[in-house]
Formats: sequence, structure tokens, C-alpha cells
Amino acid sequence: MSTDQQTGHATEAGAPFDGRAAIEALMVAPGPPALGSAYQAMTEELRGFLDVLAGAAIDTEHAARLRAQLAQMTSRLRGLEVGEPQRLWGHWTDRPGRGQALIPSYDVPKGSLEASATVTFGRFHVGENMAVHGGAISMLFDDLLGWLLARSDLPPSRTAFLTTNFRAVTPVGVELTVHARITHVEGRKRFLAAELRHGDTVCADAEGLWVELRPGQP
Ligand SMILES: CCCCC/C=C\C/C=C\C/C=C\C/C=C\CCCC(=O)SCCNC(=O)CCNC(=O)[C@H](O)C(C)(C)COP(=O)(O)OP(=O)(O)OC[C@H]1O[C@@H](n2cnc3c(N)ncnc32)[C@H](O)[C@@H]1OP(=O)(O)O
Repeated sequence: MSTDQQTGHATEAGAPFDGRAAIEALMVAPGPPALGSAYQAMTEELRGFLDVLAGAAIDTEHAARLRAQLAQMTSRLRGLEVGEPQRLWGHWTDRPGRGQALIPSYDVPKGSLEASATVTFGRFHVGENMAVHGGAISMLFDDLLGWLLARSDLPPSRTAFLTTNFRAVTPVGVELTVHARITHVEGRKRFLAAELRHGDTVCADAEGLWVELRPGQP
């Protein structure tokens, strides 16, 4: 086993990285349920920490103490680093949020062409003026649409383009609804659309193209 220099993925010696195989492998939980529960609880705690930190006015001593505590945690994790296929972060595909803290947690059912979910952005994702950062909204759309596709019966694909329209300020700390759908499929191309709402207000919408990976494509 060696490591692909570009992606950090572990590969069989000399074998090129295969995106389809890697995505298919992600559909299996990376560990036993007890670890999944502990890991999910840990990432939820991390989300809470980031939201509180992003909203807190701390003093110099507090910042220095936090830095030292974080450095201690980082050094405890060094040596436990693994290649992408073996890592746990974001790979709990059987659980809402999938055990990551980059994107707010949501859940969509398996095997459907469209789905609605609720999502709440915390202060970690604030751009300014208590509006959600536009990049965080695009990231949610990319993740949600990619995940809807990954949960459908279609073969693995990758985002080719994603266009986001910001229609109204997206508020922080309140429940939003998001609707995602596969609008049509043409050969390897899948066209998708999504809408993010706060009550009756459309905050943002998006459309994008995902292209099915050919066998052996990274
Ligand atoms: C990274 C994994 C992503 C999927 C993960 C899904 C599930 C995994 C499970 C757990 C994780 C869960 C959720 C996560 C969800 C999402 C994560 C975020 C996803 C990403 O973060 S992913 C990173 C961003 N993404 C890229 O990193 C793509 C880089 N890129 C490429 O890898 C190639 O570019 C590719 C493969 C897209 C296409 O390349 P290709 O060579 O296979 O395709 P080709 O050129 O043959 O085009 C075929 C037909 O598509 C048309 N076409 C192509 N591109 C177009 C464009 N931009 N605009 C308009 N039309 C386009 C052509 O015009 C032609 O159309 P026609 O057939 O009609 O002529």
C-alpha cells in the first residue's frame, strides 16, 4: 500500500486512484455503531464549540489558554493520521451530518430523486451582519445535491458546475428548510436544483451539473 501524492489516498502499489470505487466504499459505515455514536457526538460538540467561539469576545489570557488546550489536543491526534479511505471524518454515511463539522447537519432519505430537509447555520458560518456566508450556502448546496445523488441508485458522479443565486439574507440560528431535486438525467449528465427557505422567503437557490465518473476516473 502506498499513498497517492496528490490526493493523499492510500492506493495499492502503482494503482491509480479510482473515484467510483472510493465513493462506493463510503456507503459502508467505517466502524462499529458505538464508535459511530461517540464520533457523531464529538463532531456535534465541535460544531457547538465553533459556534460559541465565533460569537464570543474573549480576553488575551483566555485566547492563550484555548490555544494551549487546542495544541495539546492536536499533538494527541498526531500519529493517528491515516489515508482518506481509512479516516472517520465525514464517512459515517449512515448518520445525519455524517460525522463532520464543515457543513450543518441534515438528513435525506435513501433512493429518492428529491428530498426536503431542515438545517440551521450557527455563528461559525456567519459572513457578516448575522447573514450566513455565501460560500457556506454554496457549500451546503454542493454537499446536499451531491449527497442526494450519492443516495440515489445512480452511479457515482462529481460536481461539474454549481450556480448559486442569493435571493435574500439567510438568517443564522434559525431553522431553514432546503429542498433538493434531480431534475433530469442525460447520459452521464445529471442536472440538479435546490432551494433554501426561511419560512416563505426564498433565501437562495441553485442549479448544477454532476457528471458520472467513468471507471478508473479519479
Ligand atoms: C469528491 C466526491 C464527490 C461525490 C461524493 C458523493 C458521495 C460520497 C459520499 C459521502 C460524501 C457525501 C456527500 C458529499 C457530497 C458532495 C461533496 C462535494 C463534491 C465535490 O466537492 S466534488 C469536487 C468539485 N468538483 C470537482 O473537483 C470536479 C472536477 N472536474 C472533473 O473531475 C471533471 O471535469 C468531470 C468529472 C466533472 C467531468 O469530466 P469528464 O472528462 O468526465 O467529462 P466530459 O468532459 O467527458 O463531459 C461530459 C459531459 O459533461 C459536460 N460538462 C462537463 N463539465 C461541464 C461544465 N463544467 N459545464 C457544462 N458542461 C459540462 C460536457 O460538455 C459533456 O457533455 P456532452 O456529453 O453533452 O458533450
